Amino acid sequence: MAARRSPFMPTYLETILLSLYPATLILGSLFALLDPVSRAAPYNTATQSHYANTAPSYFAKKNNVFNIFFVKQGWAWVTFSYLFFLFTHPSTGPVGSLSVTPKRIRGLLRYGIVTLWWIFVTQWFFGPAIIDRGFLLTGGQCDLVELADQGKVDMDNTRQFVTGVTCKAVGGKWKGGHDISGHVFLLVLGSMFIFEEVLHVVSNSTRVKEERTIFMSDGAVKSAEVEAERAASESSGQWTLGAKIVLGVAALSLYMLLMTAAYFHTWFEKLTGLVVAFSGIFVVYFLPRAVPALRQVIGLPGV
Ligand SMILES: CCCCCCCCCCCCCCCC(=O)SCCNC(=O)CCNC(=O)[C@H](O)C(C)(C)COP(=O)(O)OP(=O)(O)OC[C@H]1O[C@@H](n2cnc3c(N)ncnc32)[C@H](O)[C@@H]1OP(=O)(O)O
Repeated sequence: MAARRSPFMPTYLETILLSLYPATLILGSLFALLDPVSRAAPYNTATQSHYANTAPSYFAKKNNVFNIFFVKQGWAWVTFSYLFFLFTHPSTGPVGSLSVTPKRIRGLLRYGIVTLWWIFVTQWFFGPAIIDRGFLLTGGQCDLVELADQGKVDMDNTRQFVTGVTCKAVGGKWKGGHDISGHVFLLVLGSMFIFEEVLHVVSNSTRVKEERTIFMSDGAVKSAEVEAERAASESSGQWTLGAKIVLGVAALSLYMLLMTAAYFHTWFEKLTGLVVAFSGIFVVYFLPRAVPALRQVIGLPGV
């Protein structure tokens, strides 16, 4: 009998998904390099974006509606669509009832950890968020020179603006350091979280049989199915409205990732956004396959 795959290794569908992200970033970045319209449009290297009045596409403008109502509120979209999926899918509990089953609790815990990672990286991390701390640690700061020249602000106050948001709010320029792409981070984390949660619906409703492997407490490697309840795996493949909506949110995230890759940020900013997002996904969806104690608390989707 062939040896089982290591629990740390992605399944077939996961491999496709994981490669989709770097492929999207490369495709978008190559488009920016090769598209004559984008090349001809002036680019502001300080803000890593095109100027609104000469932007090469609607999606190259910061105020496009998809950016303002979707990405800038991205976690709210992920939250509501996931909760709707979790509380209406038959594999997690009775349909049409908001009863809190062990599977729903474990789904909420996985969502909670991924959300905590989003909060730490983009909103707050015992003070400034990780993105802002990284920016300051790599030599960045809030540049208030122009405002100081106009006598509107005292340059000695520079250090008090320790987040990109507060700096931009007073009219300063957030420059000099490495700015992990918040858009890439959010779009990858949110959509990969959704795909990991819904993958069992896809694999149980099609012929693509996915085998996630896990380490048992005695060290043996087995299929995750050994811990699944039979009734649950049968209902797992149902395409509910919640499953379609949540996948729609993930699909739009992928499209916005492509637009972000084409019109914003440096290669390195995109790469760090991707790596930081993947690290959160690894802890919630891959580590539990190898650590039975963690698996007992947060579970595996669909099991
Ligand atoms: C066991 C454990 C239990 C744990 C238990 C605890 C659990 C704890 C649960 C609590 C429960 C909470 C529940 C949450 C409930 C909600 O869901 S509230 C959520 C509502 N809020 C959100 O969703 C906010 C989401 N947004 C964000 O996080 C940030 O805005 C983002 C998306 C990361 C982006 O940040 P950003 O500053 O725009 O950064 P970046 O990508 O670097 O972009 C730089 C510039 O390029 C522009 N740009 C980049 N790409 C693009 C593009 N594609 N198009 C246009 N412009 C672009 C940006 O607009 C930006 O321009 P400026 O605005 O600075 O001028």
